[in-house]
Amino acid sequence: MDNSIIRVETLHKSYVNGSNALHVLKGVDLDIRQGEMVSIMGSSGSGKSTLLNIIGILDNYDAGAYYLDGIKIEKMSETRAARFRNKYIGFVFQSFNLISFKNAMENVALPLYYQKVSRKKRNMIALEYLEKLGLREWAHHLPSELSGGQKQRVAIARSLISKPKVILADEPTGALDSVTSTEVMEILKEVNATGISIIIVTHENEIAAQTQRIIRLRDGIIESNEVNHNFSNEVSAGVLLEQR
Ligand SMILES: Nc1ncnc2c1ncn2[C@@H]1O[C@H](COP(=O)(O)OP(=O)(O)OP(=O)(O)O)[C@@H](O)[C@H]1O
Repeated sequence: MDNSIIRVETLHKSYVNGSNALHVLKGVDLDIRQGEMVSIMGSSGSGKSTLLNIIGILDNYDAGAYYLDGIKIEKMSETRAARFRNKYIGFVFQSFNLISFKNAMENVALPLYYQKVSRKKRNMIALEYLEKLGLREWAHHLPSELSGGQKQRVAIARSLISKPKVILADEPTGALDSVTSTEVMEILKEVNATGISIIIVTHENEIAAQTQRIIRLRDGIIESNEVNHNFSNEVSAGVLLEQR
């Protein structure tokens, strides 16, 4: 028994456009343990988002294998994929992906709507998560009334509400200034300290330097996979930790 939450074996993925096929992932092997905080780097077009989409069961692969918590993930119906995503995975995106006409509380509560939790209960739980993220007083504000950092905190609260085992973050600080980026990274480290695995796709060395392992993709294969001995997820606030 190992404690891999994500295991990817000789993964291949091509995009086919008419008679052209673009071979993007060319045999990727990756093993991420429960509780690890990992970054994936690589130049534009190296296949980072493609890999993250497959791990997030947002896309299929062509060959190889992917195991999520020991379960082989293969081509499946959208309903089944959604069930897996709901159970295991939280998503955080560069562009926040909040629904513009729903307030912060409703955005955070959304995953529970899909789990058929009553409105009253899901709003109550959403408020607890907003409280943990320091945003309780912003619960009834629309995304357009929030700063970039606040929007990303709402997105993180939304990603946490279904108690995922893994958070997939695609350039989570890409749209933020450096002070706000630091804040968001502190929160992600705090989330990681509760035992949730985090995979961050980033172009920024300073972001990758704050993760436990740095994986570099190049032309669809893993070029390097280094442990960062300076990694620490011990953060000062400890709000999320206290709640567990
Ligand atoms: N749905 C798609 N259909 C066709 N080609 C695609 C599709 N998605 C991605 N690609 C192509 O696959 C290659 C890898 O894209 P991917 O988005 O995985 O790279 P990336 O490393 O995440 O790049 P970036 O850092 O710019 O986001 C690129 O050449 C891209 O144009």
